[in-house]
Amino acid sequence: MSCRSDLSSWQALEQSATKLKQQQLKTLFAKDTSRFAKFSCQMPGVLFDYSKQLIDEESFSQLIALAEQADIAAWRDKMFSGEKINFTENRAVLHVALRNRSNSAIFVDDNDVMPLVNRELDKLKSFTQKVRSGEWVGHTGKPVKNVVAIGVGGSNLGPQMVTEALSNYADNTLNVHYVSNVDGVQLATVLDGLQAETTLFVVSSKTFTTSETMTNARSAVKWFLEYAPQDAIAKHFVAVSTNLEKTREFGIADDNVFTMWDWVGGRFSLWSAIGLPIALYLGFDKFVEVLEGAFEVDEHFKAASFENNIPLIMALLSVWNTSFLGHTAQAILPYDQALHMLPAYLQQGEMESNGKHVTFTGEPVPYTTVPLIWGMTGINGQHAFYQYLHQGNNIVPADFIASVKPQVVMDKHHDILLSNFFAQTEAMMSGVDELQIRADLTAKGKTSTQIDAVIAHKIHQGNRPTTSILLDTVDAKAVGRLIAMYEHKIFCQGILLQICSFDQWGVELGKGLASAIEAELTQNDVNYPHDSSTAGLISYYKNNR
Ligand SMILES: O=P(O)(O)OC[C@H]1O[C@](O)(CO)[C@@H](O)[C@@H]1O
Repeated sequence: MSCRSDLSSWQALEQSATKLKQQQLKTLFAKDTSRFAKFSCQMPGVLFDYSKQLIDEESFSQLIALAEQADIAAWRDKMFSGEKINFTENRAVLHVALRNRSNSAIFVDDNDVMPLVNRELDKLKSFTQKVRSGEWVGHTGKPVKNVVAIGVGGSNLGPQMVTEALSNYADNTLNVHYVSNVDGVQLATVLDGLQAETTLFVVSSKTFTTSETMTNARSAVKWFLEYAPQDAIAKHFVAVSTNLEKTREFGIADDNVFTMWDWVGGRFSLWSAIGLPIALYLGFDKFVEVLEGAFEVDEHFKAASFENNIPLIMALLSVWNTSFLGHTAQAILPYDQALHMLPAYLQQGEMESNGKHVTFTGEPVPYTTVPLIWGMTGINGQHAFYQYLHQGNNIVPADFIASVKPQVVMDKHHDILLSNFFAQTEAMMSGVDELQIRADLTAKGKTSTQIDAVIAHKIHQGNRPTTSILLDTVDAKAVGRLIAMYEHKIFCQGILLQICSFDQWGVELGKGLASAIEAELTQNDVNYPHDSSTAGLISYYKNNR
C-alpha cells in the first residue's frame, strides 16, 4: 500500500510548510482583511474559527486535496454503513448508530442494528424513569438517592465528563458519583456517608474483565453486604456490558444488565447504555438531547463540503500542525468551567485512537502521527502554564472553546471570561515585538539602559496557532455536538494518517504485566523475572508495605 507521504498533495504540503514556517500570522492577517471570513465556518450552534492557524489559501486547498486523495468520503461512508473498518479486530465502528435519530437501517453482517439500539434505549428509558420516580425501590422499600458509577477509561470518562458539563441542568433527584481508580481512597471517599439501602451501583465495563473496575465492584459489593442481605443485590447492582457470562458470574441478574455491542468502541461508548449514569442524573430526555446534538454533527459531517466540514478541517489542521509543521503537542483549553473534563476525555479519544506507529498495513509510519493532548480550563491554565504557550521554545497549537451564553449568569463574569479567551488567542497569534516594547517602555519613562536589560525577556514571538470554537451555550445538545465533532476529527485523522483508530493494543502490554506482578506481590521469595529496576521497586514495596 502506498504511503500518504507518496501522495502529490502530501508533497505539495511539505513545500508549503517550508514556505509558511517563514511567515508570520499577523502579516497574513494584515495582508488579507477577509481572513476570518475565509477560514471560519458555522453549523447550527457552533462557530468554528481556524483563521489563526498558520495556513494560507494554497495550503488549505492542498489539505483538501489530501482529504480527497486519502478517500475520506469513501471511508466515512464505510463507517456509517457498518463496514468492518476496525480491521485488526474485524469489527464495524458504529457509535453513530447509537445516535441515529433518523432511525434509518444500518446493517452489520446483513442485520439491521437499529432495532437493537432502540430496544436498549427503551430499556434505559424505562429503568431511568423507574429509578428517578421512586418506583424502583431498594431492599428496604426506600427510593434511590445516590448512584455510584464504577468503570474506567471509556466506561467512565464520557459519562463523567457529560455529567459534569450538564450538572447545572440536574434536578437533584439523584446524586451520581464516579469511581474509576483502583486506589481505595476514591471508593472509600464516595461510599463515606452513603446509605446502602438508598444506593444504586452501576458497574460499567464493556468486557467485564477490567481488573480495576472488577476490584472496585467487588469491594462495593462487600461494603453493601455489611448493611444488606445477599438477595438485595438485585435491587442495588446493575451492569452495563457486552459480556453476559461475566455479569452472571459476578452475580448480576440478566434483567439488570444493559448491553452494548462489539461495534461500539469503549472511548466512543457514552451514547450507548454506558451513558446510563447521565440519564439517571439528568433524566432520559436530556440524554436524548445529547444524542440529538451528536446526530446533527453526524449529518453535517456526511453532507458538508470538505471546505466547510468542521470535523474534517479539525483533522486536517491537526495533521498540518503535527506532521508538517512539527508541533508534537496540542492543548485543549475550554473556558467554560462545565467542560473542565474535556481535556481528559479527549486525551483518551485521540491518543488511544491514533497514538500508533504503524500504517493500515503494518509498516512504520514515516511521519509523526498525533500530538500529545493536554490542557485544562483556560482561565486556570492562564495562571499556570500559559507562560509556556506564549514564550516557550516549543509551539503548542491550541483549541480554545467557549460559549456565547453562560450556563450561569453572574454580573460581568461571562464578559470577563470571554475577554480573556479573545485576548489570549490574539496575543498568541500576534505576539509583541521589540519595536512595540521599546515604544511602550519609553512612554513609561524607562531609560534605554533599563529597556535593554529586559527587552529580550519581554518579546513574544507570537505565531502560535489556535482554533476558536464558540458554542451558543453549553447545554445537552451542544455537548453532544462538541463530542461528535472531536470523534469525527479523530476518525479523519486516522484515515489521513493511515492508522487503525479503533483498536488499542498498546494498553494490553501493561495490563498483562500488571496481572503477573500482582501475583508476585502475594508470594514470598520470588525470583523476579524482571530487570533490576523493576525487581528493586517490587522488593522495596514488599519489604516496606
Ligand atoms: O469497558 P472496559 O472493558 O472495562 O474497558 C475500559 C477501558 O479500558 C481500555 O481498554 C484501555 O485500558 C479502554 O479502551 C476502555 O475504554
